[in-house]
Amino acid sequence: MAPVPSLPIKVGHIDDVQELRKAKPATVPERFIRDMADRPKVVPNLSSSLDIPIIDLSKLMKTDKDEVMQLKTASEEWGFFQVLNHGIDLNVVEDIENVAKDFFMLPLQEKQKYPMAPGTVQGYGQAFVFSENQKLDWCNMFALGVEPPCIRNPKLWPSKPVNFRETLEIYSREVRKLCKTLLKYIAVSLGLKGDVFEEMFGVAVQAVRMNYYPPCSRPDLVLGLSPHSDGSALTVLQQGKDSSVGLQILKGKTWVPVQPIPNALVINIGDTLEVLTNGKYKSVEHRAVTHKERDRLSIVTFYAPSYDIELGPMAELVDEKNPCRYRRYNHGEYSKHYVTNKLQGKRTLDFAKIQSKISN
Ligand SMILES: COC(=O)C(/C=C/C1=C(C)CCCC1(C)C)=C/O[C@H]1C=C(C)C(=O)O1
Ligand SMILES: O=C(O)CCC(=O)C(=O)O
Ligand SMILES: [Fe+2]
Repeated sequence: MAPVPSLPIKVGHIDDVQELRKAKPATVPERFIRDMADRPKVVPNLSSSLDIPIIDLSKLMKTDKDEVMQLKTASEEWGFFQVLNHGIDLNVVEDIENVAKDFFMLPLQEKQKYPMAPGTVQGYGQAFVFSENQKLDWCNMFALGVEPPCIRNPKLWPSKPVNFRETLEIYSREVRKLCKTLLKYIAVSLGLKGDVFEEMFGVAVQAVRMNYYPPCSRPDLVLGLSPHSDGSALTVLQQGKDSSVGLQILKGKTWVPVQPIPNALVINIGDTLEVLTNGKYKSVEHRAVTHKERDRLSIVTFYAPSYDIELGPMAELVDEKNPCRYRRYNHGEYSKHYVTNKLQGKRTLDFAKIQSKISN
């Protein structure tokens, strides 16, 4: 089942943030200004002991016990890690960044040939806007379904830049391999058979979202991307080479910035793995903030099971000490639920939570 909206949605006028930036207003339009409690604190992004864990995939692939243990700790305590030696050719990584940048730098009229219709998630625009009074993110998005072919909308695959389609195909093939490898070691780290997720997922769904955050004159008032957790099983996030720091993850009550590491990819556990592991591995809330002078690009791949599969916590991870925290559901239904609700922290996962007196 493909996730599609069923009701017409009124979202009002959505300004294109790159065009707003070009006009360089000293003030930011009201619709982008966050309520006090949601505004980001602008602090220097210094490296600290709170940096997210780093995993070396080349060590994992030798089933290095320490590295598997690091992966387990990262998935349990952070839900995020950066992966080094990920095996994707650096030219492929560079090429996707270049085509993404080239796409966002096209004239608005060209980009608007691929519009994201209100309430849908593919194309150019702002996703997850469902009402006229909803706050907007300081971000332009371009999102496409990639695999399986039935989720593609070929009309939204741009003809400019000319190498966009081919580059995305190559990149997606490589990222798909990486996701399969990571899922294998995630399974091993849980004491499960390496192929458990691959067997379970069927033909996995893969989508890519390119996020472009222009500089903003008031980074203290706006958000680049609203707090959310990802609906995927795994997410692979590539931060543009010369981008400003912008991704932040919620650790306890603190928003921790993710310092870009050259040639590393950021990986995060999505809601689907949280459910499958009965909450042992966490899908962590994150957001993006903007910068006064610098822009930022991120290229994000969502990797998830086939829409057909039924899922719930795996029996091996449920026992007396760890009672079942999520109900069983169809992943297609969850995808539909995810894409038809605004980004609101971890609230989307309430869909699956078994409400208990002990808070989850
Ligand atoms: C803007 O899009 C998203 O943020 C997004 C959507 C992904 C998708 C497409 C662009 C095409 C159709 C498939 C899919 C819904 C995956 C986020 O994806 C998350 C949400 C779910 C659920 C998921 O699996 O990844
Ligand atoms: O741009 C970023 O770093 C965050 C992107 C993100 O979280 C997403 O696209 O889901
Ligand atoms: Fe995300």
